Amino acid sequence: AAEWGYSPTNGPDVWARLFPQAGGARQSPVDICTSIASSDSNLEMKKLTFAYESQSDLRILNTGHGWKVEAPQSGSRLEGGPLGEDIYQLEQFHCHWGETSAEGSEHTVDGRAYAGELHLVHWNTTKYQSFAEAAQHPDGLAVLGVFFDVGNESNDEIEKIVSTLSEIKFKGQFTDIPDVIDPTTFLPSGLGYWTYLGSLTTPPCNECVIWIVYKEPITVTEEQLVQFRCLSACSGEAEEFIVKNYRPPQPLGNRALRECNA
Ligand SMILES: CN[C@@H]1CN(c2cccc(OC)c2)S(=O)(=O)c2sc(S(N)(=O)=O)cc21
Ligand SMILES: [Zn+2]
Repeated sequence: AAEWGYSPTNGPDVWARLFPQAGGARQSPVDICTSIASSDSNLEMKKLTFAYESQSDLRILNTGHGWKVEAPQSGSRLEGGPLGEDIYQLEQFHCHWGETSAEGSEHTVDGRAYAGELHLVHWNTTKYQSFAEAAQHPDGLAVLGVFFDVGNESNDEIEKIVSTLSEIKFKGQFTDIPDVIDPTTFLPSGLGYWTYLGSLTTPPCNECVIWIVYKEPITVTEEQLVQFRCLSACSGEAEEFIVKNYRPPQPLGNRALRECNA
């Protein structure tokens, strides 16, 4: 099948031709309209809790659509909040960015885009036997979204990612991150979030994701984002830089958008 991407000929506007789910009624991302977010009291009751391990030698790869760190963590647990009684386990994390820092996030807040967005992808190990199986069910995945704001302090954890990007310049290349990575350090200090039922934001756009988007952004530097944009979407010498890899907001429709101010 023709390779999907983010250009006018293979981007979000034409994904539904190749991937029918992309035209569904519970697609992601969405614009988070803060005035309609209902602060759902029982979300406060069932506090969202997470426990991650620190891991070294995690594999990072250039997928052609960005970088992705494979972090299958059988010891990790994400539970509570909107996740009912099920336990979700970290599988991978990656991020989305734009050509300039004026754009780049997938979710927007009252129409405002951030400079990028980190996604920590988890799957429901209570109900399903594998990630691939979980991705076929409406409650199969839980993705934590964290916005990037551009500031003067570089983010040390992101720097561990940036320092490997020169080794995975081309699509298909991968390397191991020598540093110890603790996914907890990617999370903001304020743990308030919005949550709604949505989808993968890339093809095949499966409608299998419980989204949890943190309200507070983390800070990265312009230089760190510049390094992301130096990744190549091609495997060969041709240089087509991955300068943008975000899907624009999709209709929320009649979905509930709930918030929890932790
Ligand atoms: C290409 N899609 C990414 C990789 N994955 C993938 C790859 C192959 C098949 C597949 O079918 C389910 C999923 S994934 O499920 O880890 C995710 S999650 C996600 S996001 N932006 O919504 O957080 C993007 C991708
Ligand atoms: Zn993503």
